[in-house]
Amino acid sequence: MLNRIVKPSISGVPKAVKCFSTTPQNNFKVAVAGASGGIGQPLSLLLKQNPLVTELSLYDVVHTPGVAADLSHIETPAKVKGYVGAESICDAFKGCDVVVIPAGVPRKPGMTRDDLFNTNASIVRDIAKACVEACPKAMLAIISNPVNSTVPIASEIFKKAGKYDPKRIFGVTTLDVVRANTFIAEAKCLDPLTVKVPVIGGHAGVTIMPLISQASPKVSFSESELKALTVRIQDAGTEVVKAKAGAGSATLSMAYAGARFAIALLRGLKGEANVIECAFVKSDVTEAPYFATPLLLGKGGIEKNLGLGTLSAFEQQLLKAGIPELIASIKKGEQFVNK
Ligand SMILES: NC(=O)c1ccc[n+]([C@@H]2O[C@H](COP(=O)([O-])OP(=O)(O)OC[C@H]3O[C@@H](n4cnc5c(N)ncnc54)[C@H](O)[C@@H]3O)[C@@H](O)[C@H]2O)c1
Ligand SMILES: O=C(O)C[C@H](O)C(=O)O
Repeated sequence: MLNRIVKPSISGVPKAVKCFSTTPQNNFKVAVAGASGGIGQPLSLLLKQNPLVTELSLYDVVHTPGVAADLSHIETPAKVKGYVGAESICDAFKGCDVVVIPAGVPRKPGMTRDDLFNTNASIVRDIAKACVEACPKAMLAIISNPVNSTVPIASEIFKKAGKYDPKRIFGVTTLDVVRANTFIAEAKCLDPLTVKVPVIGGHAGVTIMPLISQASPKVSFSESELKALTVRIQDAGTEVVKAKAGAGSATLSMAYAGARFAIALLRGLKGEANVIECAFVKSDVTEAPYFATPLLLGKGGIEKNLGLGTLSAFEQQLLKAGIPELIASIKKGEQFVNK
């Protein structure tokens, strides 16, 4: 397939300066919705650097022409285009393989993620409606909080339109995994790149359930250390919110985690074997109708839900403690669309 590097249209400068071939399997269009924000900008930068991305569509209600012009000067193949305002949303999403959604407001100190519901629920609903129209087969990677409710919201929008495929809608919980890997590596003096810890459940407080008993390499902690580590992973978002003192929540680590997850989706789409990431998805592994577990990703999105594995007694308690809040947040999202 032909691809073009397009330079900004400055008068007298030829537009297409080089043509080259890419295979269809390495030729993906990705959109970022909320691309001008604290997460959106560094996330877009990371995606621009990935060779699997050949078109990068930046959508926001402000500033995307500037962000797109800036990124378009980077010497990588992805063609970058900015779309600003609701009237351009379908053009932005048309033909997308993956839509990553960090649109919406972040927390300030003292707020819970659920306190963002009133603002972010309608933002995610409207973006999901545009996806139904413009790219119903795209993989959706939802970052906007509260993830435990925004994923059910997007899913209900797809159901209403008769376009729902539960294998293609994901709540991004990768940052919980990234944090668990980092904190455990720090505690055990390990290379963080070698540590892998599944984190299951949801993405808020007690619904975040790290499975340290399943860490690779195997690690052991006393009961009190295990408790302290688990609480730190559960409260890590709040740790950043407090440190930023009113200037928002995690953006750079989230951009890293969001790019890692979006690229995992592309690697799956491309047919790469053994691509595994945790994410919050429609699920029947517990009584909660959505639940994060490790997933095998493939050409159709979720190829296989890898489930809970064997939980320690401590982790069974975490599961018991987190499920009621998770079910309530899911219900709240579903009712928002179906009221
Ligand atoms: N899932 C996670 O692990 C995780 C981690 C960090 C942050 N978050 C969440 O991500 C969201 C974004 O955080 P941020 O720090 O980037 O916030 P931000 O305020 O810096 O950026 C949000 C962007 O969304 C845009 N936006 C607002 N309404 C929009 C709409 N209707 N359509 C498109 N874009 C719209 C804004 O213009 C802004 O550019 C928050 O809800 C935050 O809680 C989730
Ligand atoms: O904590 C937040 O509000 C943002 C995000 O969910 C996080 O975990 O960093």
